[in-house]
Amino acid sequence: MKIALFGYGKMGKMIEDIAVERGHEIVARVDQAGLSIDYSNMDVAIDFSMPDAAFDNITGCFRNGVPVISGTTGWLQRYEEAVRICRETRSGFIYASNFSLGVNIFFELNKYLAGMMSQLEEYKVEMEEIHHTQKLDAPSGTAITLAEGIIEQGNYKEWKLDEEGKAIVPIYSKREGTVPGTHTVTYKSSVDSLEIKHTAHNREGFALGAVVAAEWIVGKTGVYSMKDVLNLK
Ligand SMILES: NC(=O)C1=CN([C@@H]2O[C@H](COP(=O)(O)OP(=O)(O)OC[C@H]3O[C@@H](n4cnc5c(N)ncnc54)[C@H](OP(=O)(O)O)[C@@H]3O)[C@@H](O)[C@H]2O)C=CC1
Ligand SMILES: O=C(O)C1=N[C@H](C(=O)O)C[C@H](O)C1
Repeated sequence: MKIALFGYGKMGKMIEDIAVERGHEIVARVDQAGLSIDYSNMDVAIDFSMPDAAFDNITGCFRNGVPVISGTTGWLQRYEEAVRICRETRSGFIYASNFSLGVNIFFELNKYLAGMMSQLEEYKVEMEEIHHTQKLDAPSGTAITLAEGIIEQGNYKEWKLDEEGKAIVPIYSKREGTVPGTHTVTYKSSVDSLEIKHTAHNREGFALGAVVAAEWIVGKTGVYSMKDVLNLK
């Protein structure tokens, strides 16, 4: 498979290593806006760039018939617009705030737990995410997906950064050293706490998930999720 990398930083480089190990070829490395890009030779694009670059990278690929896997976070205010352009151009698209197998299982566990806890008024939820100090966005995309999974169970209306309230899922973001990504969801009552946690030990799980998603999307049109790729029920 011929893969184009949009974003050639920490993730782009790790994706390159894993893609090459799996027998793929990297045909483009795009790391700034405004470059002249030859889309004719790409089977699929993988975008791990920057919040203000992702939308143009993704939709540029759609308009040139290239399906996209995007893991860039912090650009989702334009997600629906990207989806519309994907459908209009009959392209293929997967966005995931987190491509690792472990976190995608954690997303499902979180929803299941939130469903049970929604019956118990004595517990109040809160979340914490810890990442490296170079991270541009807060809260993390993963924390937002987790919060949305809790909100869809009905007891909470919105998430907020560093803010508590009856119908609010508070998210506390910490930036420390080189931490690849740690997410904790905690339910507290006056008598105990119940906690689920995912700790990434490095970035390999994210990169492998993105390459597996790229292998999966080639030849398909439409908008999918990692749940489809991993066939999680
Ligand atoms: N979904 C997931 O599983 C994961 C998502 N992420 C997300 O992926 C993104 C990238 O993370 P990471 O690799 O750690 O970040 P880095 O900062 O290491 O890499 C981002 C790269 O994008 C480059 N860039 C700048 N402008 C553009 C542009 N217009 N088009 C393409 N590339 C550009 C930067 O170049 P320069 O430095 O020269 O500006 C940099 O090399 C982040 O949004 C992060 O949150 C990260 C890990 C997992
Ligand atoms: O910026 C990162 O590093 C990461 N970003 C993603 C996020 O915002 O959730 C995924 C992972 O946690 C690493």
